[in-house]
Amino acid sequence: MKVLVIGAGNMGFTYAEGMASCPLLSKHKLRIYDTDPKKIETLSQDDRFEVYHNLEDCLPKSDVVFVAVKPYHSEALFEQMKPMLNKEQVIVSLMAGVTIDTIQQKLNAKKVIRTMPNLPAQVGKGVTSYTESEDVSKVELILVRNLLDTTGTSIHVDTETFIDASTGISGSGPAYVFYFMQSMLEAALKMGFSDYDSKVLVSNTFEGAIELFNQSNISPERWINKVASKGGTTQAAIDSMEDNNIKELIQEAAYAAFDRAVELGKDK
Ligand SMILES: NC(=O)C1=CN([C@@H]2O[C@H](COP(=O)(O)OP(=O)(O)OC[C@H]3O[C@@H](n4cnc5c(N)ncnc54)[C@H](O)[C@@H]3O)[C@@H](O)[C@H]2O)C=CC1
Ligand SMILES: O=C(O)[C@@H]1CCC=N1
Repeated sequence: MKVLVIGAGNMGFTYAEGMASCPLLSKHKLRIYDTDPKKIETLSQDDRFEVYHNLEDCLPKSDVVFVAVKPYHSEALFEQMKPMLNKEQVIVSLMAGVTIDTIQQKLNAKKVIRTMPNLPAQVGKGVTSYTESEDVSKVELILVRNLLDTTGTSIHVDTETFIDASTGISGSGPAYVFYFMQSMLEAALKMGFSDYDSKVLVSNTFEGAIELFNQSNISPERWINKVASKGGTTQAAIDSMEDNNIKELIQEAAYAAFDRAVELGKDK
C-alpha cells in the first residue's frame, strides 16, 4: 500500500512520522509532498520517507492520500489534484472545517475520510475523531484507523457535526490547556519563583493531576473536592473562578471553536 501525505507541517509531518513505523507500510516508504523547498530539502535527508516536489510524480499511484494543508490552501490544491485522481483512492482530510461534500465535489472523489486530529500526536498521545463517506469500505476504514492510531488513539463518529464538535474539544483543546498553563506560569513568576521553578511547579501539577484522573474512575469535580478543604486555600481559588464564571467562559470558548469549524465549512 502506498500512502502519501500532502503538507508536511505540524500535523502532516506528525502523521508521517507516526505512520512511517506502521507495519502496513513495510513494502513502500511513506510518501511526502510539500510545496516548501526548504522542507523538501530537510525531509529528503530522512530515509524514512520518499519526498516529492511534484504532485504528478506521487499522487496518481498512491492508494491513500492524507491532506494536511491549511483550509485556505485547499482550494488551489484540490484544483491541482483533481485531474490526477482515480475513484479508488481514499482521501483522508486532516483539515478543520472542510466538509466531505466539498472534498468530493472539488476532487470528483468518492472515498473520503474526514478526521480531526490534535497536536499531542507528536508524542504518540493524540486523539483523532473520524467519519467517512458512503463509498469507503469497512476494510478501508479499518486500514485508515490503523494508520491514525500510530499517533495515539481514535474515535469513530457518525456525523460530521461531531467532527466540528471535536474540533472545539480535542482539536483546539491543547491550546486551552496551554493557555491555562501559561496563566499559572505567569502567576508563579509574579509570586517570585524563578523561570525554572515555575516550570517545574506548573508542569508537574498538570502531569500529576492528569495521572490521578486517568488512574481512577473519579470525575474532575470529585477530585476537586479531594484537594479542597472546607474554608481552605483551594476553596478560595475555586470560589474566585466560580465568581468569575470561568467554567462558562471555557465552554463558550469551546463552542466558539466548534462554530468556527462549521463556518469554515460554509466558506467553501
Ligand atoms: N496544528 C494543529 O494543532 C492542528 C491542525 N489541524 C489541521 O491540519 C492542517 C494543517 O495544519 P498545520 O499542520 O498546523 O499547518 P502547517 O502550516 O504547519 O503545515 C501546512 C503545510 O502545508 C504545506 N502546503 C501549503 N500549501 C500546499 C500545497 N498546495 N501542496 C502541498 N503542501 C502545501 C506548507 O508548506 C506546510 O508545510 C490544517 O488544515 C488544520 O486545520 C487539525 C487539528 C490540529
Ligand atoms: O486552529 C485551527 O484551525 C486548527 C484546527 C484545530 C487545531 N488547529
